Amino acid sequence: MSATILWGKLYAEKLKSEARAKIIELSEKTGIAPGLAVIIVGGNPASQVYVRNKHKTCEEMGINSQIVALAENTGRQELIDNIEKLNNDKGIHGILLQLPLPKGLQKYENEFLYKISPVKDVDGFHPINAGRLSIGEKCMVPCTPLGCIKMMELADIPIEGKKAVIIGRSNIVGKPMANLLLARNATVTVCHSHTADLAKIAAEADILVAAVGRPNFVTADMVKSGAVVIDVGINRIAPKKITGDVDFDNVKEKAGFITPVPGGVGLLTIAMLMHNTVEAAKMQLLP
Ligand SMILES: Nc1nc(=O)c2c([nH]1)NC[C@@H]1CN(c3ccc(C(=O)N[C@@H](CCC(=O)O)C(=O)O)cc3)C=[N+]21
Ligand SMILES: [Mg+2]
Repeated sequence: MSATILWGKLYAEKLKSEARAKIIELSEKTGIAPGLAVIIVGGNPASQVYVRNKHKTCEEMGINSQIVALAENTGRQELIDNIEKLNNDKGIHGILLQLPLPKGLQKYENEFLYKISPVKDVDGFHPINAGRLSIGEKCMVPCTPLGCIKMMELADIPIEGKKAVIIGRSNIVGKPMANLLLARNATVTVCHSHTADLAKIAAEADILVAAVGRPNFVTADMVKSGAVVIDVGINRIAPKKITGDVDFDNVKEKAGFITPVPGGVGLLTIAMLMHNTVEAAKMQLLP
């Protein structure tokens, strides 16, 4: 039997309309709209598309969007100054530093990310937010893993007691995903490049999350019949064509649920950025 395809658009629309309702409520209470600043350094074409999409979505939502476009050769201190200016800007409630940074700045990436005020950290990358997530405290949660969880919840996919296997241990996806699944009482295994018998472990998963960054990494033999397969991969195979980490055509014949790429969890990522921006604004504006 063929898997149910979890189309992101449907879920993203629902989550954006929830955020929109909160924006209306906030503006009735305070007269203020949430503000999101996205900093983009240099001319990475994929980043430019993402930033434009975020800006468009903000406009649809009634979020004030400010794009701070800095030159490829921006210096370390200049970027820090820009972050600090936004930290102190009362009209800005969320700050996102678009990654990847240009080569010359990459070695300072964590320094920049940690300069963003934790209350404005809509990516959830600040150690305060990562730490709070790991101990189950209220915090800003990274948008991609949060979107995956919201999608499963909206699709009525049970998590409690399930075996979840995550392939990938990044701070952006793998680790926060593990914490979110653990908090929902899944039994979580995190696999990575040093994992022995990865295919065997993956094949035991009720919920399999692929966040590897390699096209067709997850093949049908690595998937249990009826499993939920969440594909977080974004692999650019042509200037305007992306594909995930899962061999979709074959895996969809075996899985119970599967997310496509494009059209899957990527759309939820943007919806969750809107959600986090609204939550950040509420934290900063409401007593
Ligand atoms: N500080 C930071 N935070 C991020 O959250 C962040 C980032 N940097 N750098 C790049 C990645 C990537 N990312 C995506 C957002 C939306 C889609 C998305 O909307 N995807 C659609 C369309 C994709 C397409 O066709 O190109 C889809 O999957 O259907 C994908 C990927 C956020 N990122
Ligand atoms: Mg394929």
